[in-house]
Amino acid sequence: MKMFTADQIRAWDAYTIAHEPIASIDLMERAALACSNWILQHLFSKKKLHIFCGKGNNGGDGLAIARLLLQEGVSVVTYIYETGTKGTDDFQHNLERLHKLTKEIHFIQSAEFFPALTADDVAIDALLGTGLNKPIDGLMLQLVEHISNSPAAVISIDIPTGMFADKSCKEYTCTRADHTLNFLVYKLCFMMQENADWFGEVHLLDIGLHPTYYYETIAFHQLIDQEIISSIYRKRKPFSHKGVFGHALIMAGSYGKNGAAVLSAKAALRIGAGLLTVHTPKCGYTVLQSTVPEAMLETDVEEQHLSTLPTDMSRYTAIGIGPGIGLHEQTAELLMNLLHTAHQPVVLDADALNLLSIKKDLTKHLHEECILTPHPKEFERLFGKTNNDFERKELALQKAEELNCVIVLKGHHTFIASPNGDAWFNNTGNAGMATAGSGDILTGILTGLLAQGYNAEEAAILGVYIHGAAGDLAAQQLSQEAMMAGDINQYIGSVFLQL
Ligand SMILES: NC(=O)C1=CN([C@@H]2O[C@H](COP(=O)(O)OP(=O)(O)OC[C@H]3O[C@@H](n4cnc5c(N)ncnc54)[C@H](O)[C@@H]3O)[C@@H](O)[C@H]2O)[C@H](O)CC1
Ligand SMILES: [K+]
Repeated sequence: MKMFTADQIRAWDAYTIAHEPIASIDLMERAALACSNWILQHLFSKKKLHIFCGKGNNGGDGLAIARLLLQEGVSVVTYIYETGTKGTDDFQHNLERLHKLTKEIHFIQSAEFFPALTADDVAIDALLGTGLNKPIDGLMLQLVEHISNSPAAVISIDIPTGMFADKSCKEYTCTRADHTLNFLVYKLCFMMQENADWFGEVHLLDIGLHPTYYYETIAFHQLIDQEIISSIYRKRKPFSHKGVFGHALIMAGSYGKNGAAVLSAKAALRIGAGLLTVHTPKCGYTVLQSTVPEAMLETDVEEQHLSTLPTDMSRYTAIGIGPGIGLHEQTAELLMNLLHTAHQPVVLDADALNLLSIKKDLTKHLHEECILTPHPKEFERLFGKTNNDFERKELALQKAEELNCVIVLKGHHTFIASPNGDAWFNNTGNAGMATAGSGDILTGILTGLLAQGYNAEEAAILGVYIHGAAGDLAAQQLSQEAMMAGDINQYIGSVFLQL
């Protein structure tokens, strides 16, 4: 699914108005109808609704929603934030229509006009939408804080007031919404962890904008959805043999951290690698051979850490290195040798990334079939501090292009940056996956997909999606609290059955 900027959404509005064609007031009516239907379906209409409107089209939406709900017999009081200026044409038009229906329209000129809001009320935030042009302050800020700090349920129309669609508002205040009714496609702001407390649960409402604009307009970001997954995932042909599905090499483990090697090895097999070899220090021999009998094992010359490359590297079609390998000097040497010699796709995770942070000149050996999978802390060690999630996303894109490799910036929502500038957000996964070993599973999944011949971009998109979807199934069955990383492996098959 394409994600559009506020400007692109405005252009989409204009395109629809011109090409459907439809009058802008009727487009607003469609938006308002979608919102009022949602409110009725989710029984918020059983409470007393307080609709707060600015004088832009977001406010116009609010006035139309008030009218539609009043016509359904819902108890509605409307408040208009008084700016002393006229509203937009569509705002004024809806104000006239609402006046014919109710006297309960109040203008807010100071804090004394703020209504008391109780737990039996619902506050609808239609103050500001994508027309926000500066952080909110003054009376608007006071009103937003009054709404957010009240015991009432809060529903923001299109976007929480005070939130910018395409840049950070981390230093500012926005409406703290329980639900955000967002039109059509996800805005960038809804992908950012720093905004999560403000937008609450985001619901996409279709308001029937013109499909031609959607298909003809290039999006800077995409949200991974079934359409994208179906375009990447390749079903198996009946007459396939295991050689067709590649030979993955997982280089992982060190004394006390051999479990990471077990988790990533199992994930590489679960995701469908034809053959798997695990290269681990001698201390990992017994645990690997007994817990992952399907994998071949090569032990390092060292007892407790990795120091040497496997004997014949040419056998492998993809390599994953990092889970539990530690930061020993000889392991750093090994990573250097690997990056100097491997022509295969390589996934670098965990301590392999931390070693890259220490020996940054190694990054020049990365290539477009490499995938880095940093979590935010590893990302910061590698590429430096950023002030907010938007900056970090941009830095990931810049570094993916500079290093000519794919960067998977883990989090909720995981962000994938391609060297060619393409970018995806992933919407699967849950807080239960913030558990030891979850990253090891992803490394195995990515390595296993690369081994089967998916390119780095495809493997990253498909792998992150499956990893999160398997985690969602694990959470549903086991709860987010009780699930463990190893459980994610158990549900990979169920995800495949749904593809
Ligand atoms: N396709 C769609 O998504 C549709 C969206 N609709 C709604 O239209 C708004 C955008 O409307 P717009 O008039 O452009 O902007 P706003 O309503 O957000 O109001 C801007 C208005 O407010 C002033 N303003 C800006 N920043 C501030 C501030 N910090 N403090 C005070 N005032 C501020 C600014 O000067 C403008 O006058 C969108 O969000 C949807 O809700 C359509 O209704 C249907 C299609
Ligand atoms: K709003």
